[in-house]
Amino acid sequence: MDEARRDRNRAHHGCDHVFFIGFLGAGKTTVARNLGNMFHRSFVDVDHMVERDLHASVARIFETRGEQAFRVAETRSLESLRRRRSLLVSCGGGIIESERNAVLMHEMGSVVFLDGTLEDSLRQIRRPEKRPDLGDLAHARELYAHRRPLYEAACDYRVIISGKTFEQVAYDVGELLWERGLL
Ligand SMILES: Nc1ncnc2c1ncn2[C@@H]1O[C@H](COP(=O)(O)OP(=O)(O)OP(=O)(O)O)[C@@H](O)[C@H]1O
Ligand SMILES: O=C(O)C1=C[C@@H](O)[C@@H](O)[C@H](O)C1
Ligand SMILES: [Mg+2]
Repeated sequence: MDEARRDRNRAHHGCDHVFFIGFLGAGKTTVARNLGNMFHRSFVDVDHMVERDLHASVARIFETRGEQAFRVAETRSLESLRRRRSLLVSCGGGIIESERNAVLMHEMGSVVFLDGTLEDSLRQIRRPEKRPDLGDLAHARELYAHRRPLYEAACDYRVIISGKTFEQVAYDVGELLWERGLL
């Protein structure tokens, strides 16, 4: 085994987090919170970590400092999870825009992709004004088409969310992780 791979495995065993990725509004935050409550596992949300770090809402950070500043803080938040153990981690929809983030997640644990259509996301998002980067429908479609292969490439497991309630998704993900000894 080469050195990089040995290091990756060692870090993975120590951290053991489960990361939830997927398009905006797929239900990452809700599922991590539901599973955390069901299985008594601590959960954190990377968007909330960034908000605490920069003392502003995601929308405000985008507005005043720009997306790049948000992305830098997002990676910093992810890196800080090396010091923690066995968390359920809901990520922002754009976490896979950076290759470094994908590497970090794999070093620290397993990655679950909540896979739905763009329509699933748009239906679920209650307050679109809080999603500054979604834009109009044409932009949302472009973003979705660009990102879907990135989510697929970055994940260890994929769970279809279409046609399911948030509770069903939590149940399906819980079963999958439980069977693999990850919960
Ligand atoms: N049980 C529920 N029933 C119906 N709608 C819900 C439920 N739980 C959450 N929602 C709504 O679904 C939307 C998406 O949920 P959530 O915030 O968990 O998605 P997300 O993938 O974390 O989104 P983001 O990428 O923006 O962080 C939210 O706008 C929320 O208001
Ligand atoms: O899809 C995205 O690029 C984002 C999704 C949100 O969760 C936030 O992380 C932020 O609004 C960026
Ligand atoms: Mg979220």
